[in-house]
Amino acid sequence: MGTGPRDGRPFGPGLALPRPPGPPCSAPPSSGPDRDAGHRKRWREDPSPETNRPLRFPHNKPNVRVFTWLRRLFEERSVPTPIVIVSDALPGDTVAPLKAACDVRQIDGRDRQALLAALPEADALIVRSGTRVDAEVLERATRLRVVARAGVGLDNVDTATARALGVTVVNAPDANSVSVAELTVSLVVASVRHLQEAGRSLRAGEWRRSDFAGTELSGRTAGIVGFGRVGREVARRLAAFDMRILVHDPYADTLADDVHATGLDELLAAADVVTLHLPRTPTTTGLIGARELRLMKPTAHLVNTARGGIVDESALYRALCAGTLAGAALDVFATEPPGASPLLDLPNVVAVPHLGASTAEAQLRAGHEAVRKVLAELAPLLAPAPTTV
Ligand SMILES: NC(=O)c1ccc[n+]([C@@H]2O[C@H](COP(=O)([O-])OP(=O)(O)OC[C@H]3O[C@@H](n4cnc5c(N)ncnc54)[C@H](O)[C@@H]3O)[C@@H](O)[C@H]2O)c1
Ligand SMILES: O=C(O)CC[C@@H](O)C(=O)O
Repeated sequence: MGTGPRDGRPFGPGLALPRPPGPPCSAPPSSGPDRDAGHRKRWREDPSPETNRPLRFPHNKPNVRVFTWLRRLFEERSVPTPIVIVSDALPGDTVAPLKAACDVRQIDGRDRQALLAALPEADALIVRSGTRVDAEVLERATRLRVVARAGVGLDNVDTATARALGVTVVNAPDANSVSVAELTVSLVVASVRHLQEAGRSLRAGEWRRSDFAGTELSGRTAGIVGFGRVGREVARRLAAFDMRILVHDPYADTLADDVHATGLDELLAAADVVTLHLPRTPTTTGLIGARELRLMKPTAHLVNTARGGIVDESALYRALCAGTLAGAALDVFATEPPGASPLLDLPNVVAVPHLGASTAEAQLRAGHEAVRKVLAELAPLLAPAPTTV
């Protein structure tokens, strides 16, 4: 009989189960009678298909019929059903396969007490950006096998503590790149054409056309900081506006055609639009501070759809007020929600509430990927253990 990873509770007896109905579920080899052995040694944020395919689903979607069958079977035989906490909103369609296999408990992860109360029983936790998965949360969750981030950024997950505790962390790295890139381009246009302030003014009964004259993008220079999945999508779209593309990414091994690599300072000095697409880490926090903003042209615009905290918001406010920077467009903030941030009062700031990934397509992709990876991680609890002779 296996025991729970840290609380010593049993997960249930090893069972020899008949094959499930239908073809699509291929379970991984069982770890033997102790079904937990070694599970906490595994670590991967973005597992390759070669190393992460304990379960296969048609079209990457978990198969509801197979998991419903497994769940019924385990209930009949008194095997505890794995408990999955979903602490940020996911599209209903994406959670359905999980409900078929597991006991899914939906809570509001921003409610700290509810989160801490739910965790001791959890085998898996699925979050978006609203839930802070810090050391306290991870230590409370003594049965936890996997944290799944239905999105890209892992800055709300204490990955070091998770690794130390043997909790697997997975994310959905490709799910929302296009959506974020499309929002980024929208924000670039909104900033150089003053769309948000012009709309506000119109709704207030004004008709100030000459106040909102903008600039064309064609022939100007875009500076992309961080040339990963989103940065590359943004580059293609801004190139379609006939912009020259400069890129700064010290770790990118390949660049695209018509993209010019440069140092950060050179990029800041040359670009008419600077757009950020790098993760927030201890190294990148405050990367764009007063010095960097001073390097930018007074006619330039700064767009941040990456993470708040990469830009020093006080320095940005001062630059925008002083007119040493023409405009900024922000999807992300150092603290979310940003409350009464003075940046929100400035007419040359376009601001939206972290909408980069908020499209139907991105949410479905991220939800399906998170659920698929959670089911794969929970496979030892769902799959049959071998009979011992
Ligand atoms: N607004 C949203 O809703 C939203 C959605 C998805 C992602 N994001 C954010 O966007 C970021 C980028 O996403 P992605 O999918 O392109 O990630 P990615 O990992 O594919 O690309 C990030 C790139 O940043 C580069 N980088 C790291 N440190 C750097 C530095 N100091 N200077 C320049 N480049 C640096 C990396 O080399 C990498 O190429 C994520 O980390 C996340 O925080 C936001
Ligand atoms: O959960 C969200 O909608 C935001 C996701 C986004 O910031 C990400 O990093 O994927």
